[in-house]
Amino acid sequence: MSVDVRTIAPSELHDWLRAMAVGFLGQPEISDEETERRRPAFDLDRTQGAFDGGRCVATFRSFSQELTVVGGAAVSANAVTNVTVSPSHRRRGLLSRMMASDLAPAKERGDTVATLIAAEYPIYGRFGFGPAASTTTWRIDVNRAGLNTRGPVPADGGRIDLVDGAEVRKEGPELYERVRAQRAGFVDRSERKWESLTGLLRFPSVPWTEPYHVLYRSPGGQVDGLLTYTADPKWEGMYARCVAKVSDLIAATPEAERALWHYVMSVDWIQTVDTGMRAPDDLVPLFLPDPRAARIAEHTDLFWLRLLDVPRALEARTYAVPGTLVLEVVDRAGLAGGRFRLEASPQGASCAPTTASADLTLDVRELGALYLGDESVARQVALGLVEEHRTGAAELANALFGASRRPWCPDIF
Ligand SMILES: CC(=O)SCCNC(=O)CCNC(=O)[C@H](O)C(C)(C)COP(=O)(O)OP(=O)(O)OC[C@H]1O[C@@H](n2cnc3c(N)ncnc32)[C@H](O)[C@@H]1OP(=O)(O)O
Repeated sequence: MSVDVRTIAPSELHDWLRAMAVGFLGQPEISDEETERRRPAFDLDRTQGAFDGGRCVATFRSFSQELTVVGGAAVSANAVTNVTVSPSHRRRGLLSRMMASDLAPAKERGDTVATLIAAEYPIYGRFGFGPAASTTTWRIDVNRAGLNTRGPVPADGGRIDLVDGAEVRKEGPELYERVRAQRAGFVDRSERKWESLTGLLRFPSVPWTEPYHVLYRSPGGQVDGLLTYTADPKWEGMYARCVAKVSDLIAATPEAERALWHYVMSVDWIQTVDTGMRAPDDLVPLFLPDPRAARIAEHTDLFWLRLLDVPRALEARTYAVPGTLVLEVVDRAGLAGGRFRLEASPQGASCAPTTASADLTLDVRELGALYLGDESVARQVALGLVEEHRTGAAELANALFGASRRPWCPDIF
């Protein structure tokens, strides 16, 4: 019997959620209450399932997202999520079918890029996605850091307040909007996201630990930073070995960032701070008198991006230097390929199809990896992933696509 891939009806959401739980090795018993709590997040026109004899065996959905690009503008993204194929039906092309059925309408809608958080590296390159922003987690030995924990925190005249979830939902969104315009890779946060970060929106199948929330206010009284962490109260006899795990730290200024890191490292009994997944160029190690106290626990690709509209994407971002490049973009899915002339400058860029000879040839996947400034064209050329037709073109592309700070997506979606 053939497997039917299609969008789901409202009555099929419960079975679809069960199938997703199976694919993610989760708890497959989903209550009706959970189904109804999850329902508002779903656009059923963009929610696909694969059905074999009436049983849902694969899941896939997308939603509209805004992605900040280099220079601070936001582009429309087709965010892909909840991708699973039941173990009984893997490697039969179900993901490939669902991906094709999702990306074609996204292109038609006019989305500039598609985005996702990749569970595993080898899955998405074949669909034209490239690893566009990575993440680093540090474990900080607080005793070694050399901070003066007896001084006032923060030291700059600002103030720190422990607050509840309601206050985070009130103050967090405006702060986040300011922060997301500052860094390529940030995506918009919905009201539901804030509700779920603060525990107002919970699901029976997902365990919840109430975290501590902290706001930093500048000396002028502006909320410039938010920290969320949990504490693991470990003791060895009478020796505290407690660990603070940061799940969110966003800051609009370096002063707020420094104050919040210093705060969490000054909490009595906390011996270790697990930073959670941060930008790879995060300032946190350098806020410490001894940066070696912050050891990298993990560094990994996380946020993947696929261009759907090359001219619109390349015109949306800024470039550090002026320059002109002709790019031959290969896209075997037939969505975004072609030859394009990019005329870039710090003031803005234009990009349009051209018949001029190409300076560089690259797959749309490699352009996805370059787009937010986290990959080097020189590396791609060395790996044989980019072909250089004019001497100096790769160097120019490096200078053009590079960014002053590395991109970072703080959210899992
Ligand atoms: C955005 C997110 O939601 S990320 C979460 C992704 N989901 C998971 O990791 C959950 C567990 N895994 C799964 O559910 C499935 O294995 C999936 C969704 C990753 C893949 O689904 P499938 O239907 O098996 O993929 P499909 O058959 O279309 O594979 C297409 C190609 O990708 C390859 N491929 C797919 N998944 C993987 C993988 N995890 N590792 C290596 N290769 C893979 C296949 O071998 C196949 O290659 P081929 O064309 O050369 O034969």
